[in-house]
Amino acid sequence: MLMYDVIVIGFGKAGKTLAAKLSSQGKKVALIEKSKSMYGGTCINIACIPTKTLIVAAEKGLDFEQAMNEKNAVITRLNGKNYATIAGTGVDIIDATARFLSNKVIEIQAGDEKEELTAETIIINTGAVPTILPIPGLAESKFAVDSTGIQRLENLPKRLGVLGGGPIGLEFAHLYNTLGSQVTVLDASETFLPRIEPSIAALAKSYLEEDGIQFLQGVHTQEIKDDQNSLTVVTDKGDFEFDILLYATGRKPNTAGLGLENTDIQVTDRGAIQVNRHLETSVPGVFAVGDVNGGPQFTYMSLDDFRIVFNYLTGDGSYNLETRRNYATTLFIAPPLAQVGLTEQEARDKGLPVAVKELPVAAMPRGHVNADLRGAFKAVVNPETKEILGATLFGEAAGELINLITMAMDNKIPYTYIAKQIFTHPTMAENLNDLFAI
Ligand SMILES: Cc1cc2nc3c(=O)[nH]c(=O)nc-3n(C[C@H](O)[C@H](O)[C@H](O)COP(=O)(O)OP(=O)(O)OC[C@H]3O[C@@H](n4cnc5c(N)ncnc54)[C@H](O)[C@@H]3O)c2cc1C
Ligand SMILES: NC(=O)c1ccc[n+]([C@@H]2O[C@H](COP(=O)([O-])OP(=O)(O)OC[C@H]3O[C@@H](n4cnc5c(N)ncnc54)[C@H](O)[C@@H]3O)[C@@H](O)[C@H]2O)c1
Repeated sequence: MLMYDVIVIGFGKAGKTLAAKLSSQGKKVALIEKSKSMYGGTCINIACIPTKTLIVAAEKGLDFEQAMNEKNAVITRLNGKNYATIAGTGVDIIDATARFLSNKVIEIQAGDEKEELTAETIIINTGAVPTILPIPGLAESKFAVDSTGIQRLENLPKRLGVLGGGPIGLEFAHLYNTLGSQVTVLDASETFLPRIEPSIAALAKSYLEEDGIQFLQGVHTQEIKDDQNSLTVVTDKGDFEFDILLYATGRKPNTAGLGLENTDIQVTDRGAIQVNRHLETSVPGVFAVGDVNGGPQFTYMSLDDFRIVFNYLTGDGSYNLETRRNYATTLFIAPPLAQVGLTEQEARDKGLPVAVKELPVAAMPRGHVNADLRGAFKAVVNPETKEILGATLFGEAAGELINLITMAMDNKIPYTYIAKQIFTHPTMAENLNDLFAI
């Protein structure tokens, strides 16, 4: 049995950061990753980085093949860099699949070879996998792909169907529409982007439609039927024929094959590994970080999970899920759509005093400089305490600017300060003066 101080299962954001930090503090650390093509984790290889590289390439006017080549070059570079950086801190990177034999014993398997490892501290960072809904014909279809499959297509589909109107569905809809596919989004939700400010969600939908994407909301898919070179999606709103169908109906914590049944680690009703506020599982010394613990599925939340576990293992545990503050989201369509905190309705539902302001990008000097007048910013504030309750930014640079607002919210900077802050000109940021002049 190989003895370690710390074993990390999975090369995700939290796991690799913990591995590197603890190793550089003198701990003997093993990081087990089942696939060399996943060094650096999901984000680097099959998620955030390749998808945003593809979107930027398509928006620059590159064609399908050029965009794919650009994406492949970026992931090859970052995959290698991730391996070298983590290995350089002294972590033993083990190419194998891990599973628990008991609370603190891990079996690793590579081909026919098996070995056992043990450590007092074990970090589970195995991510999430696409949900395959039990729609007859979906799992068997030759033309239905998930978010990884659609990044590996060899040809641009003429007609792309997208099942699901969440971030994965919408970002790929925008990408493939920009590359030249005819895109149709079939979303089960009656409401487009139900968690976004309704006025801004409506604007976003109208732009995507102007760009040529077709949307059907409240669709119930009954069956997928493969034809010779295409597939038909049978729904309660009619039949749709596509060359390729992307299914993007959510991602579930990846616990299959981990051998949790051999341990006392508890799993929630929704299949996530149950954790306390320090992200420790029901087995002391075993932690679950990133998508596998059922928290918000973003790379930056996995990084924040690292901060929580690191603070618990090496500090006083004062930073934990209960002291975590605000986090924003950005949907990478054109223009990008970013949100933090509460929407107007959510703030009213909480019974808070509410004042709001909405500012169109057409009223922003930088919008004219950019020759892109699409979008609007909306702020929700408490006029009594002067706190910012939430903001939705839809426009160029929204994904950057939202982080300023998160910083203000975390530090309780009153919106009246931002209304008078000195900003550089002409920038998108300067419009926060007007936005917060409420
Ligand atoms: C298409 C797409 C686009 C996205 N875009 C964004 C975005 O723009 N911004 C953002 O913040 N988030 C985005 N996300 C979400 C983000 O990718 C995830 O939240 C994040 O990568 C989760 O990281 P993690 O730390 O949970 O682990 P992961 O990075 O998922 O790592 C888990 C690792 O564990 C390995 N593994 C699994 N089981 C085993 C085992 N038994 N033994 C050994 N190794 C194992 C896997 O191979 C994998 O490398 C996107 C997701 C997708 C799918
Ligand atoms: N820019 C980003 O930060 C980014 C980008 C991509 C993914 N992500 C992360 O990945 C997660 C997973 O993304 P996702 O889009 O797969 O999941 P999601 O859960 O966010 O959205 C799923 C969508 O599928 C729809 N749906 C459910 N069942 C359906 C059915 N039977 N037919 C048609 N539609 C159906 C839902 O209405 C919803 O619109 C996100 O929640 C996010 O955390 C983040």
